[in-house]
Amino acid sequence: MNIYKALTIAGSDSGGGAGIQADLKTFQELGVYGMSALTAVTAQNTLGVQGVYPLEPAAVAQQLDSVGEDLTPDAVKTGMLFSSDIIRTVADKIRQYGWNNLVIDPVMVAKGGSSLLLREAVQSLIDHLLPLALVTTPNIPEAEILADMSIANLQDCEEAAKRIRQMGSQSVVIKGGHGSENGIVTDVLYDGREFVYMESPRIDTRHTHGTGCTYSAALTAELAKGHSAAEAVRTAKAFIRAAIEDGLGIGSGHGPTNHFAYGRRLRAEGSERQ
Ligand SMILES: Nc1ncnc2c1ncn2[C@@H]1O[C@H](COP(=O)(O)OP(=O)(O)O)[C@@H](O)[C@H]1O
Ligand SMILES: Cc1ncc(COP(=O)(O)O)c(N)n1
Repeated sequence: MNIYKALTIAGSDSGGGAGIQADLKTFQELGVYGMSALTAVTAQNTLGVQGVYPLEPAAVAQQLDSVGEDLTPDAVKTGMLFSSDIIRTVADKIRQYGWNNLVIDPVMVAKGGSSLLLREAVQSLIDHLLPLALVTTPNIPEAEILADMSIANLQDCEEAAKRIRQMGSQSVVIKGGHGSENGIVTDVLYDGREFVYMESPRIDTRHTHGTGCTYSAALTAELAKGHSAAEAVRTAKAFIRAAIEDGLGIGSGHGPTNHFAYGRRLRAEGSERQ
């Protein structure tokens, strides 16, 4: 049996809805063996972020060496990286181990407003990490910062995607969760040749904590299995749509998505057909 393996380089969310925890749950649900290198520990729940404790860059490097020298991930993703020092360390190790199947989720701010990336680190992300990416997955506010422009409609999304691609990422997906056009959420994929729009109805819920992490982890899992970026973004969209639609309703603030939902639906469809 061939085991596909994916590595997430990200922060820990004690509440379990975002960060490393969302990534590992998503890898598991999609049948991919998950590995992790922590960049920071956050004290966090559905009400917000109560504390952020970045790790020493040497601790991040050592985790990456432990994985890189032994386990050979089929795909890698980054999430919360917090500082320029951590970004440079991560970029060096990604180059050293030749991890080309790389998804960069340029996490900057948690939904409640707490900063997960120091302002001074944005340029390091652009200079050191984006040139290594197979796919970069900003949400609209992150795309505005990276592309240095405001985004009000899908034409602006296309322009921002072009600018971010010029920074070296082979493909860019601008996730549409923060936009709003007639009740439709549109993610825009640009691979340098064409724009692909992935639309779904906007689900009216406050339980969207960790949507971006979960989406980019699903994308990474599908890349690990050998699917193309165009195929992987479709599965990722279906995964996050099910996870938001079947929200768990836990916690008294912005609750997590349902990482079980996509797999449960597939299994239910399979048993109906039998
Ligand atoms: N309310 C919603 N209804 C349907 N899809 C959503 C909703 N919010 C986010 N999504 C989807 O979740 C994924 C993550 O998007 P987004 O929330 O913009 O990222 P982030 O968590 O990084 O801010 C995208 O595929 C987006 O289309
Ligand atoms: C450790 C960590 N990483 C990433 C996010 C972003 O998730 P979201 O923007 O969906 O709340 C988060 N809240 N915590």
